[in-house]
Amino acid sequence: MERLLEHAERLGLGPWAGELAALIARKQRYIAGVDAKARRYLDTFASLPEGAPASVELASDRVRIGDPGDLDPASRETLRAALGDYRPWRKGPFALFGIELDAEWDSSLKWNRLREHIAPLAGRRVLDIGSSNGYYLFRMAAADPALALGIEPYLTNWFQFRLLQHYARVPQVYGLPVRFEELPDMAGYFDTVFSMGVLYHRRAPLETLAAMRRMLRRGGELVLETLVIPGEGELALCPAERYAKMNNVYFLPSVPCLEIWLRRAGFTAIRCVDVSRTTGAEQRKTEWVNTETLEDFLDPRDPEMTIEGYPAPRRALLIARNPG
Ligand SMILES: Nc1ncnc2c1ncn2[C@@H]1O[C@H](C[S@+](CC[C@H]([NH3+])C(=O)[O-])CC(=O)[O-])[C@@H](O)[C@H]1O
Repeated sequence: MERLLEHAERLGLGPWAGELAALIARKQRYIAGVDAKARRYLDTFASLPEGAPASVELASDRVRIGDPGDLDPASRETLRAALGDYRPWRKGPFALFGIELDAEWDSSLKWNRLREHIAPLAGRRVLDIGSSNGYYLFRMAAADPALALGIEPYLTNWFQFRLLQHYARVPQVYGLPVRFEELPDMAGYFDTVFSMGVLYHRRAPLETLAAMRRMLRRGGELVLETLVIPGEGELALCPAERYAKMNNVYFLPSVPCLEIWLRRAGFTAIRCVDVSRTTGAEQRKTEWVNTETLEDFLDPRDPEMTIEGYPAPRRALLIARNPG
């Protein structure tokens, strides 16, 4: 976290450095003091073995940090226990000093669906909202952005990121354990904003889209991925209680409805580049996941429906521009 402030000048964060410093100090106090799970995570972090990877490979589907030979066997076992303490691993896959972390989601599939469609990230300032353990931040870093900043409020995910970056030390990559709403108003700062898997968690999606647009410079790009419903009607589903057992899902639009939301939030050049049904190849249980997964969320008699009777998860990927 502090690294971001150390580099504030180079990163052009000057106008927001004070607010970011206050936010970071607040989060540090919270993590160290209030939250029992976070204190355990801190203890686990302190137990991590020393080690420096001889090489890091960010451009492959499995992000590889070091090789088995970079760490002695006893240290590898200590590391494996730490990784176990930080379960569930939702996003991946990673290989950390030869330990293969097959996460619940094979996130390479989404990255490969979008990579050809986005503006090249070289030299850009990128914000990833809901960055989880940073899988996409690491993949972005392979394209040499000026900055890849992830924000992820859920501490288990953020500690996973912290652990991975502790070893990977990718210079452009930073992560803060904060919600989007907590970030200072960094109007016009970012060249690309990623919002993947987050919009359906928002109660006021149009306002969230407008807030994302504010963060973009004129001509900047939004990469939006969210759950959608099938059909051409300009309609959105609002689940009565839960959707796929999640109690924090508010709106699932059709693709035409999502395009209208983007237009009404001020975006132009709106393109839907992919719609995919989520399958068991993309989201499944692995040894690093100690919770339910996709197959538990679907109707056992009809996999086209969720357990609540809604259309099964499908996700659309849209790209849009901030005209300024
Ligand atoms: N207000 C918020 N601000 C920032 N993050 C949030 C907020 N609310 C929830 N999150 C975080 O957004 C992430 C949503 S997962 C997508 C991960 C990745 N992007 C992916 O596309 O695989 C959902 C999925 O599995 O698709 C979680 O890590 C939340 O903690």
